[in-house]
Amino acid sequence: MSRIWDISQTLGPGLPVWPGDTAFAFDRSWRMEDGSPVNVGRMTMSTHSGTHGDAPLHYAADAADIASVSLAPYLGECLVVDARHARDAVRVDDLPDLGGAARVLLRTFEAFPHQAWDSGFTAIAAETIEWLAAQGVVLIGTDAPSVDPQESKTMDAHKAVLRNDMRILEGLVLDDVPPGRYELIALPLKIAGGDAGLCRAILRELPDA
Ligand SMILES: Nc1ccccc1C(=O)C[C@H](N)C(=O)O
Ligand SMILES: [Zn+2]
Ligand SMILES: [Zn+2]
Repeated sequence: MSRIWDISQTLGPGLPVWPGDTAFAFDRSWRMEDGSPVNVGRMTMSTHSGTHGDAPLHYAADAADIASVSLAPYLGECLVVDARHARDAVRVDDLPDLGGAARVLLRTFEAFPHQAWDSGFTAIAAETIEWLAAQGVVLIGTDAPSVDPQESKTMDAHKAVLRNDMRILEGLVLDDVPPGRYELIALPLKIAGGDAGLCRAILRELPDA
């Protein structure tokens, strides 16, 4: 049985969310202890909380929602890169030879901030996105909550992703994943009109590993 790494955040009370965004909430609307034959929960959350995939609609008003995008970018071989040495943003010089990888996942946190929001996260420079696209990368993933800096108004990295029709995963948890090649499985929820989709993201050992 090939090894699996769960690279998803756990959704629960106190989940750190983008400043000012919707807090995560979960409760039970049907309870067995109240005589219901089943327990049924309900959730309130931002589309960009936890581990998620951005839809082009998030950064382009007339672009595809998450229910419309192809699933192909979210499934397949990927390269996990340790980019913890990067400073404010990941630059091309921070990256190793990609060996032709079509999906690149960047670890920027020393330890993923599960308990508190970290505004000082490492973004990805727009030039790096352009370089990755030129290398044939179709999906860029990061453990950061955004590919742009928190205070960005120009969204340069997201616009570079749009120009190159790439896909984005944000909020990955890569602390326990050694750099290297894996199979990525991270399918965003099919939300009509969704600007992002929550993912249960995993990595699976490649057969020839
Ligand atoms: N919740 C937000 C509210 C307002 C502005 C940004 C966010 C984000 O979460 C960033 C997003 N994940 C992004 O794709 O960059
Ligand atoms: Zn997002
Ligand atoms: Zn984003």
